[in-house]
Parts: sequence; structure tokens; C-alpha cells
Amino acid sequence: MAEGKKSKEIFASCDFVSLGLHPVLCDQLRDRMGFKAPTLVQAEAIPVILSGRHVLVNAATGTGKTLTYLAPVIHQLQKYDTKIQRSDGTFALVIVPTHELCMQVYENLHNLLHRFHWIVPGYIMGGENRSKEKARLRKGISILVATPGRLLDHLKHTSSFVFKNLRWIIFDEADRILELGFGKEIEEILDILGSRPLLSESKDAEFVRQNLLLSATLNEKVNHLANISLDNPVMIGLDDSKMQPSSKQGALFDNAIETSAKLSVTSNAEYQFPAQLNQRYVKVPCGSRLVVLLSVLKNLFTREASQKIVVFFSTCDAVDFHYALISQFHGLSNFHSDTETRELFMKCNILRLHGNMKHEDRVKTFNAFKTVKSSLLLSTDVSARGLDFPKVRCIIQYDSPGEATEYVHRVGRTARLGEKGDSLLFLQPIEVDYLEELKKHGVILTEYPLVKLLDGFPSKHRRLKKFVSIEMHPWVLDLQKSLEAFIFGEAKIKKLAQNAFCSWVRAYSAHRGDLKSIFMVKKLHLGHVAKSFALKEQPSLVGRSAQKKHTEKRKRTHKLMDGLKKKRKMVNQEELKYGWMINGKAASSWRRGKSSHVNFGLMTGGKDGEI
Ligand SMILES: Nc1ncnc2c1ncn2[C@@H]1O[C@H](COP(=O)(O)OP(=O)(O)OP(=O)(O)O)[C@@H](O)[C@H]1O
Repeated sequence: MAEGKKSKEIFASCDFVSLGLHPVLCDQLRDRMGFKAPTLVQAEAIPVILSGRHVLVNAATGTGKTLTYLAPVIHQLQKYDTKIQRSDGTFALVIVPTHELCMQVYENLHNLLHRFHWIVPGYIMGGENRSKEKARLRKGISILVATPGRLLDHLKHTSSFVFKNLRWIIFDEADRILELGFGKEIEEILDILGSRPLLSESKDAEFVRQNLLLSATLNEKVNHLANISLDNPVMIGLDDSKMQPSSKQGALFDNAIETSAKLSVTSNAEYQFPAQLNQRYVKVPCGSRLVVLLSVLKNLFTREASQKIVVFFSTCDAVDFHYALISQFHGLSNFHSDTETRELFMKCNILRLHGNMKHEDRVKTFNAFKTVKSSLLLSTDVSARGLDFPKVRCIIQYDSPGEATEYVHRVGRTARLGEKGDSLLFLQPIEVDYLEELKKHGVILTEYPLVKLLDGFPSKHRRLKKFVSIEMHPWVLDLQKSLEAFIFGEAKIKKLAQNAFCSWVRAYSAHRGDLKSIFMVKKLHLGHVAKSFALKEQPSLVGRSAQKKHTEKRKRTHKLMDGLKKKRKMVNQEELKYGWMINGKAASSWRRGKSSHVNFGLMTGGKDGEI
């Protein structure tokens, strides 16, 4: 895209000063951060937020929503006649769904506050040391970024946490906070914060409380949060396709909509995408999925050795298996003699990220992927929301994202702020109706030329003149054989493959609502699913080994928990019968990373947790 055109579509033709922001903050934005002009959403929303109104912002991924809310808050805080002090406690609270987003917003805040040293940024989140957090809260944090669970914990148990001056509550990725099952926590947080005497002790009686909600996607879940947290909000970025007619009123600020009635966002809204994002899908028979994934990756890194790619999986187990496999697989065994030293199939730097990793490891990976020039990141949806990894070139959705909102956020990790980006969605032939589902939301994908890609790889077999099927392609046959041989000889990776197989089927069976008619477990050929994890065994064998594991676990549990014998027996019988748990009760134990299997957004019974 031409530079001029790109600027026009992303940036406004004004400067930050004209939006009403303090000149020192504007200098900071220009000189330290290199932001010459506001983005369109910043230009529209910042004046409205500065006016003190409650606001709901809906804008495409990577358009600068973080600064949209941080800049007005900093502007207002530096304006107080008497400089705010640490002992005044917290003035602004930013609530985010994940650890990684928490760190990222904190980092942005830290950079923005360089010239305002008396405004103290801080963060609290699950996985961090509680006592250290308590100590930081006791000293005082002016702008606090938090994940909901840990925030509620401190609100209830940290008496030195001062929030009597709280003026802003901001929900970044509002819909995701609710999808992760934090609805009750949010209501409790709002109750606790709302019950405090604000007016009398507030530094600025003109503003009592200003709440802001932001996301690139809005759905019905947000209606509830908006209705309990926003008072007569101004909507920015919401057009007719996203709202019920009854909830709109006349325009107040150019394209902004003012409401007094209840917010009602429709679920069939069309989403906005960066114009420069090239969105494609690839139709792959189940048993060839792994080979095609490796071939696509190999091709991408061969064409451009230094680049960043993210592959999304539906479960933590799948991430662990593919990470181990891709890090160690040496390629086509039948091309080499045993004595020959073989190179790794994928020579790139590989990282993994999911919610069951240790907190420190998550932090390490997050920072590494931010700073490296070239890497392959294998991740669950923990990376899908809000994360701003610079220069990600391609997003591969190896497992379906489920709801269209997740599709939008996953692809939103690339093509940010005018950069180029590609996305590729894997679909099995039985799943192609998903394209229609995406179309309802304005997502149109073109088909990836898979046969051309496969033909580009060498094969020891004679190339077929007339193409038969993907599964019978010589390259696919060769690579699949090598992968299976490799897994067969690597006990540890084989175990990971078996776990990944089980949790993949479980996640597949947990698609929600209408999507169940597209992603139907009964249509799956489990033998082909096993092949996609490079397993030679039929699924019944995998199932049996899983049963064996459950039986051993049950024996241990019975020894330890005599008192709960009866109840446990019932649950374990279910597990033994199906090999995995898909009932509502079992699902609740998956909350927030307690289980090694994930895909909470997709859980049957609606309870969710870590991803
Ligand atoms: N005015 C600006 N000029 C240049 N860069 C900017 C500007 N505003 C924000 N950015 C940069 O743009 C990138 C995307 O910003 P940000 O992460 O806030 O987007 P977002 O809209 O919140 O995306 P998502 O919906 O994925 O969370 C960041 O690297 C940020 O530093």
C-alpha cells in the first residue's frame, strides 16, 4: 500500500495538541514514542473521553486503542493544582483479561509517564507474588493495571489499598473479560468500588467516576457489562449493523452516538479489518493436517528466513506437542542414511505460550517474542487478545477459532497500524460451512493454493501427472511416514501426542451453539485425527492408554480421599466410559488453568478459564 494512502486510512489529519492534550504529553508522544499524529480512533475518542463522559469504543485491532484511554487519564491527572501523591492511592484502574496484556498496558503506561514522575504506574495480576503486590499497593499506585481475579483479591484483603479517589474504571478487551468467566468478579469489583464514598473525598468534584469500555469486537456479553458499568455512554465506532435500532439516539460527536436507552449490540455485527490484511483459508483433509502445517511453515521460512509467525491451537496440550515435535524433528528419514547428520526440519527459533505454563515462563516468552526479529510462536488464544507483537507477518489458525470474534482477534495480531499481514485458516473439508459463518460478519477469505505448495517440495517418488488427492500426494506420504517414524521412536513426544489427541477431541466437542452443526465430532474420523498427531495407533489404543492413566489416577485418588469415595467413583466411571470429561461438572474444574486441557472459550456448559 502506498505510504500516503496508508496514512490517510489510519491516521487523522490533526495533531495531538488539537485534541486538547497537554503539550508536555504531546511532546512525549512525538519525541519519545515517535507518534506524529493520532490514529483515527484516537482523534475521535480522546476529546470525548476528555469531556468526562462514559464511553464505549469499538475499533479494529491494532488501531491504537490503548493510547486512546491512557492519554486522557494522564492528561487529567497531571492537571491537578496540587500534584497527586502516592498516598492518594489509585485514581485509575485498567482491567484486562490476561497477564500478557496486563504487562503490555503497564509498559505503555510506563513510557507515557516518563515526564510525569509523580504519577505512579503499577500492575497486579495472577501468578505474581501477592505480598510484593501488597507492598506496592501500600506505597500507592496512581494508575493500576489489573487482571480481575487478583484485583478482587486485593480489594477484599489488602486493607492498605487506597481507592477512595478512584475516578476511572477502564475495561480493555471488555468482551474477553466476560468470556473468560469473570462476570461475577466484575460485578463484585463494581459493587466494592461503587460502595465507597467518592464525592466528599474526591480531588475534583466535577468528575465523580468515568468508565470506559474498549474492544475490537462487541457481542451480547458486552451489553450486560456496559449496562451495569456505563452511565449514559457515548458510543464510538458503532454503526447501524452493530446496534439494535431502539438503543441509538442522535449523533453527538461527529460519528459518535449518544445513548440513554440500554445498550444492545447485535451478535451478527460485521467486523472491521485492516485493509492490508490478506485473509486466506486452506482446505486440508484431517489426516494430512500436520504435514500441511509443517509444509506451509517450511515454505514461509524458506521464502523469508527472518520473520515472525504465530500459529494458534485450541489446547495447551496441542501447543506442547507441536512445540516438542517442531523443535526436534529432523525431516524426511527415508532420504538419509542413519549415519548422515541431518538438519532440523524447521531451523527457525521456536517459542510457545499458553495458560498452563509457569508465570515466569509466560513472561519470558512474551518478552522474547516482542523483541526477536524472527521466530515461530505456537500459542493458544492467550495471545489472541490485545497483544502488540511488532512486525508479525503471518497468523496461522491451525485449529478453528470457534466464534467469529476470536477469528478477528487472532488475525489482529498481524497487519497492525498499516503494516502488511497475511492470515491462513485451516479447515477440513467437512468444516467449510464455517466460511459462511464468517461471511455473516463480513469476513471473506480466498483459497490458498495448496497443491502448488505441495508440488514445490521434492519427493523420492515419481510425481503424479494427474493429481489424485492431497492424502496421496507423494510429498504428503513421505513426510507423514517420517513424522510417524519419528514419534514412534520418541516416547516422550509420543506421550505428548496422545495427550494432545485427547484434548483436541475434547475441545472439538465443546464448540458452542450454532457452531456445533459445523464442527461435529461424530463426523470426525478418529483414525485421521490420530494421524494429524503423527500417531500410528488407532484412537482406541490411545483411548486405552488414556483409560489406563485414569485408572491409576483413580487408585491414587481413592487412597488419599477416602471420604469422597462415592462421589469420585461416579465421576471416574464417566471418565472411563468416554475417555474424557465433557459434562458440565467436569468442565468447572478446568477453570483458570487448573487442568492441563484447555479451550475455555469453547467449553460445554459455558464455564471457562485459562487459555
Ligand atoms: N498515534 C500513533 N502513532 C503511531 N503509533 C501508534 C499510535 N498509537 C498507537 N500506536 C502504536 O500502534 C500499535 C497498536 O496499538 P494498540 O496495541 O493500542 O492497538 P489496539 O487497537 O489496542 O489493538 P488490539 O485491538 O489488538 O488490542 C502499538 O504498537 C502502539 O504503540
